[in-house]
Amino acid sequence: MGLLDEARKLSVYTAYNTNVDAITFLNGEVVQRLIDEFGAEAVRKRMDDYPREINEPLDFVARLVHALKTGKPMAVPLVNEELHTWFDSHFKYDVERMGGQAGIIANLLTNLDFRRVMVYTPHLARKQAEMFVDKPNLLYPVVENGGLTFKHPREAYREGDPIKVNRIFEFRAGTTFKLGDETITVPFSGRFIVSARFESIRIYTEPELKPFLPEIGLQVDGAILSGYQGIKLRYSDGKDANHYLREAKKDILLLKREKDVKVHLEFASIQNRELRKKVIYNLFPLVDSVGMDEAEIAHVLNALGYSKLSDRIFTYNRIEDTVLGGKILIDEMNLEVLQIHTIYYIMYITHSDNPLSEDELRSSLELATTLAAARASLGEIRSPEDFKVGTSVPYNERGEYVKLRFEEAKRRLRTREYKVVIIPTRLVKNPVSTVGLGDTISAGAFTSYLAMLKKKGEL
Ligand SMILES: Nc1ncnc2c1ncn2[C@@H]1O[C@H](COP(=O)(O)OP(=O)(O)O)[C@@H](O)[C@H]1O
Ligand SMILES: O=P(O)(O)OC[C@H]1O[C@](O)(CO)[C@@H](O)[C@@H]1O
Ligand SMILES: [Mg+2]
Repeated sequence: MGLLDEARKLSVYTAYNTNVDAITFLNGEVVQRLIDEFGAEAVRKRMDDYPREINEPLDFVARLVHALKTGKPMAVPLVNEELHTWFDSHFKYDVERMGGQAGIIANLLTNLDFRRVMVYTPHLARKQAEMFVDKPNLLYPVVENGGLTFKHPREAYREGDPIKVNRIFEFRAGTTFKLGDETITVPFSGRFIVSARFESIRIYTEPELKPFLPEIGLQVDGAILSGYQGIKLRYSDGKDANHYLREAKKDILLLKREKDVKVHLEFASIQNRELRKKVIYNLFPLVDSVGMDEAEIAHVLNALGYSKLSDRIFTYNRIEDTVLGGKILIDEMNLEVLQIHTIYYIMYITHSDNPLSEDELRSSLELATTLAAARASLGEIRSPEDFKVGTSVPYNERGEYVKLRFEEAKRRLRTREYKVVIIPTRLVKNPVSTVGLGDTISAGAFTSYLAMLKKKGEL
């Protein structure tokens, strides 16, 4: 508990994306009905087309079946607003919850009693504001009488702001259904996200707040930024991805202007390769830390041109390939630390001159997986005491295998210029839900990483 106590003394800024997660728990019958509605042949053909955004229901069914078949966590943009009625007519939502990396991480750190958690999101409708936990250490920056002040998000909402609803389809290992004469069994539990990508939702810091980012940077120990995957290549008002990425770069430089505050970028899947490349090349070189899951690192490497390595990681998820890919990423993007989370293990890669020892890095990962296991067990972390629930979740059954494969990989790969640390995950057999577990891992990892840097006078 010591390290979590250290981390909780920190103040953190997190931005940009929040949304309402409308969660449906899938079972075989529901999936079968979807396939039968369109016919297996049509579904299979659309799967081969591999639509990168959802324009019509068949795009959704095809990408969902593909995700279920691989058991990989996926997110696909929904670009046709009319489909809300189709989704509402086909699914009932078991639960509506805070969504978006910034929203999930803000609530998590607030519930862990971090000293101060500042959350900024450009759209703050009343319904969204009320999904933030009602605690005094959660602050939303507002500009009043030309000065920066803070309010609880529930006091700062704006009537008329758009509400963004993402549909989350939780799936569980073992679910079976038939695609024509093929019987499919879902290999791993996870989630499929239908991400609303509508004109009205933008990722930016509102102009009146922007000049105060250096002041915010001075007041926090670290910043966790995410949501860039929600930027569209172009908008009907003439703005485009380059406009928003130029502004996003300015935000990071403004946060760092008065103090080199550490910035973590939580990555999420970006289907469009052009946008994925823009986000990587524009933002990764400006941040200190990046977090992503095993599907996302494969897509990132693909965007960087390492298609064979990317395919190997996506297909086999072998540790030495992930380590190799991580080394490339940390080198080419000049990151201080890269954290990869996968179903069976989580990993840090840093340069060998990182101030933290491998043991310290390992303790940060241990805190991260324990936090995720607590959230997977409870559905939500409501207090620091909930952390203990995670400590009673056993490591996954491949834990020893993971360690063995890691030792082999270290011998095979030149890792002298790096610190590479891997630990098996504490995996909850029947998680309440899996959406947001990667956000939880990254928030736990990054804040405990900062706490140890601070203790060493390196922050
Ligand atoms: N049942 C589970 N119990 C504990 N940890 C889990 C479980 N399922 C997934 N995880 C962890 O959560 C991570 C999911 O990360 P990610 O796909 O980024 O989720 P999200 O983006 O929704 O937060 C996995 O890589 C794994 O480390
Ligand atoms: O990419 P978007 O639309 O911001 O959505 C982010 C999605 O990722 C999550 O934050 C999980 O990481 C979900 O809660 C949310 O639906
Ligand atoms: Mg994630």
